[in-house]
Amino acid sequence: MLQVHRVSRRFGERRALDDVSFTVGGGRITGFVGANGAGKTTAMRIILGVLTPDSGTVTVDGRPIDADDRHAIGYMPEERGLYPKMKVAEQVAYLGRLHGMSKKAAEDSTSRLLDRLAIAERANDAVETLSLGNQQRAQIAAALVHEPTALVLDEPFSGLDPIGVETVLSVLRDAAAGGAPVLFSSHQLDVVERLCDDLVIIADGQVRAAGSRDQLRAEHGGDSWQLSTPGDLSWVASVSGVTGVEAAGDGVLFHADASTAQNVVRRAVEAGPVTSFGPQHPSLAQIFAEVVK
Ligand SMILES: Nc1ncnc2c1ncn2[C@@H]1O[C@H](COP(=O)(O)OP(=O)(O)OP(=O)(O)O)[C@@H](O)[C@H]1O
Repeated sequence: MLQVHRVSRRFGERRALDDVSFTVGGGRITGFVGANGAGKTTAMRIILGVLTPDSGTVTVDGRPIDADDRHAIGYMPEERGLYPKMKVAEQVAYLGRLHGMSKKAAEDSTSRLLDRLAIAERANDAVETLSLGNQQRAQIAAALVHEPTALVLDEPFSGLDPIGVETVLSVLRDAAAGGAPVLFSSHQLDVVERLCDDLVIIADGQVRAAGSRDQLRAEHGGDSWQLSTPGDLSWVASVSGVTGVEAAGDGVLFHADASTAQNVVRRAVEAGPVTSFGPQHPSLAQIFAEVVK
């Protein structure tokens, strides 16, 4: 488990991080979401020790993170670090060796990853000859080659086509399934929503919401409900306490407190069969808009 505890960092007058705390649980994928300049890269650099915080701590399993822990993290920095002229496989294996792997282990891990990331046929090509999306896949291989104990990835999905997103996603899921804490930043809220177990939403250097995806969706659901019946539902808008009625599929969405919603369902059941009813959970984009405003 990686834990960022009360971390603050200024650059001159600008407060990039202000008392930021969050946890990246072992075996869980945590999405780090925020607008440009919100502080994601700064937080990741502090975890990796590339930057020092003005105050606050980073811990691993409850003790202060040290150089060995950091060495074992798979890090994909914002500034991508592969040598453009070097061959993909050579470079990935070289990075594995820098992490102390034997030649054979580094080469085996490289070929496994290039295979998984569907760039094996480019293994002997120079990085600069790959498309941006394939260079991105090579970057993922570089971050994972040494079988890291934790992953910290700055925008790993940027520049990937939908197949690339799925491919990288499944590699990250496997890493998490092996018990590693996985933290990644992204602007692609739909990807984050699908991939993450947990979320940290940051704005202006402050954590605005954090927790499991399901918990955040439940907390920010407000009092929205979805009701579907084969019959007419135009009466719902006239029920006292019901607001914001909109048509949705073969039913309606509406706002109401829980007891009013129960009254609506009772009335719907009296009028005929109800095909579905339940709380309407907001999308991550809606939660994001709500917490950063
Ligand atoms: N080395 C630096 N010197 C001065 N200001 C910096 C430095 N690094 C970051 N900042 C400032 O700190 C704030 C947070 O930046 P950071 O790069 O952490 O945001 P981010 O959430 O990663 O943004 P993006 O999504 O655009 O990558 C920004 O206002 C940025 O301009």
